[in-house]
Amino acid sequence: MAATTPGALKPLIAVCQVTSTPDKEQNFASCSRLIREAAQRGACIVFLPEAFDFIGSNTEETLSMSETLEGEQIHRYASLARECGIWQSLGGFHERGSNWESTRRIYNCHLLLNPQGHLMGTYRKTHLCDVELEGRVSLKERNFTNPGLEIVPPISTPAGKVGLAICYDLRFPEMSLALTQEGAEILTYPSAFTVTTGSAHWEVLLRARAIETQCYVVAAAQTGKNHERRSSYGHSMVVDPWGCVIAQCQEGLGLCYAEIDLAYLHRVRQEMPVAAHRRADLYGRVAALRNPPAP
Ligand SMILES: O=C(O)CNC(=O)[C@H](CS)NC(=O)CCC(=O)C(=O)O
Repeated sequence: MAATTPGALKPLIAVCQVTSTPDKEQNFASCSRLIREAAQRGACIVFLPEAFDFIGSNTEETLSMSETLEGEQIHRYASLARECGIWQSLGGFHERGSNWESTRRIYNCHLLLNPQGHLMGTYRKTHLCDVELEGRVSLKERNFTNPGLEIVPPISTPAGKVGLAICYDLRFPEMSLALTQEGAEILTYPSAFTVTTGSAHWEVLLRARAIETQCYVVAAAQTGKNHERRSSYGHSMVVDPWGCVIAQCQEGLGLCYAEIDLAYLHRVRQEMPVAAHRRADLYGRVAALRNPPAP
């Protein structure tokens, strides 16, 4: 097993941090520059944040700029994959699904492309972010997004088995446990966290998910001013299965890199086998909790 051979080359991953605006051309220029840089540096997979394609300044603009998976945007990323020979996690594409005509809402879709530009996985965000913190944060994702219907099984990549999630999903440990039970070694949370919630919760949540699941956690993030009324927290990072932050982006646009050491992951799991210690016989009532009635 290559992963356990001492001194074996460990796969390098790259995490992108960008400031998407309503300008799709400019966003593609920024992302493609970072992807090329990651490939040149030898990364086998590059992770882009939620809304890497654009952040609209209002609902109408967001809907009008959305595309299908067969559209121009994804074609360009598929060509880039072939040109650079790199895997891409495109974490949160504004997707017009097959029900666009009837719903006039989109999906927040996380795509995984292989170096041939083939779509190896799609996950549509299941936990939508509808949050109102008076005077500070107002997000109404449900106004323009349909919730995804399922969690998808982790996908094999040269860095390990990748479990797909998006941003606000990070707050639901049930999902990270489900993905881990399905074999995930790397959990991905491409995000566009607000500054208010990010400064309070971001790193704590990412490290908690890594410690609980004993997975690598990869979180590419939006940073800076996306438009007049929206700023993002940044702090893209990689956390190892022991909960240690092993890479983090600086302020502004950029990349950070980490080596994935699956032998280390298996050692952590072997030495502290929390998965085997789980008391599934006790959690039934909690796991089966329904949404409480509205106040
Ligand atoms: O709207 C788009 O174009 C892209 N999507 C987003 O920015 C999403 C939904 S509004 N943002 C979040 O989920 C922030 C979560 C967050 O900040 C938290 O959980 O604290």
